[in-house]
Amino acid sequence: MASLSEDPSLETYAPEAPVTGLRKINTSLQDKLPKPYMARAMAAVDKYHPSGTEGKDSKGMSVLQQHVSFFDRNKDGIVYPWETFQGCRAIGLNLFISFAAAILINLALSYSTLTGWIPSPLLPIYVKNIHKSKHGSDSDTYDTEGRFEPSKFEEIFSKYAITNPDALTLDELNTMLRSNRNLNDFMGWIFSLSEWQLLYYIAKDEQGLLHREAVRGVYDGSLFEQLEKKRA
Ligand code: HEM
Ligand SMILES: [Ca+2]
Repeated sequence: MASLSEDPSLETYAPEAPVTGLRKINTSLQDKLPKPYMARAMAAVDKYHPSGTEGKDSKGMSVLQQHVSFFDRNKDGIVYPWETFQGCRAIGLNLFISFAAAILINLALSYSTLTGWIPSPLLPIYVKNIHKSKHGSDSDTYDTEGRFEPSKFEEIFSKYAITNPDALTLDELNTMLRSNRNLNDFMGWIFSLSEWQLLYYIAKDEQGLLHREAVRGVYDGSLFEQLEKKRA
């Protein structure tokens, strides 16, 4: 492993921790993207899109809120299970998967987004509080407040996209999921697995590759909008 610089404090590889050599960090992201360490509140930026998705109106929402807002079909700030279902249908998922996704997602996420402590049988997900639904064992690309962390997004590819620098094979995706697991975080493992498998299912290309652009697009929800347009 070549040394990054004469200064060992800038090294990203520790010989005694071989995993740091296997899973690489992009050490020059700042050459292509200003302030890559700074989480962006409203734009899913990367080195190819330093201003985020062209033409996308954030409507003042965080990147995580934009991800979820696609499913708020009537834009009243609440995602009910039937809206999750309609959103899933709109991006081309079949009846069975859409039904299962609607029940499971709203069951899993509703409660933590409510303002009070009484659960609602209608399983509403409040877009305003969606950051409270964050779980562990994820990529950390959304920060705790629902912003988008460009350096974390970049790590998905610098660490795991070995065969093609801007896409993940199914094997590489599974390696990432295994690697992201936090200790004993069984719920987080299941959530992450479901999110990424679903993404792979809707966005892989003919060769089975999950492209960087599809992944970036899922974060700000623009992928969902594209899939809906393509079907219409
Ligand atoms: C086809 C539909 C969907 C797909 C493919 C999908 C995919 C994803 C992916 C890939 C992530 C990023 C996880 C990571 O960074 O490791 C994510 C995060 C998240 N999604 Fe979705 N999602 C979908 C629908 C929804 C819906 C309907 C909601 C709620 C209404 C939702 C709420 C969230 C939340 C709260 C997070 C943040 C979780 C975290 O990273 O801790 N998603 N989703
Ligand atoms: Ca709604």
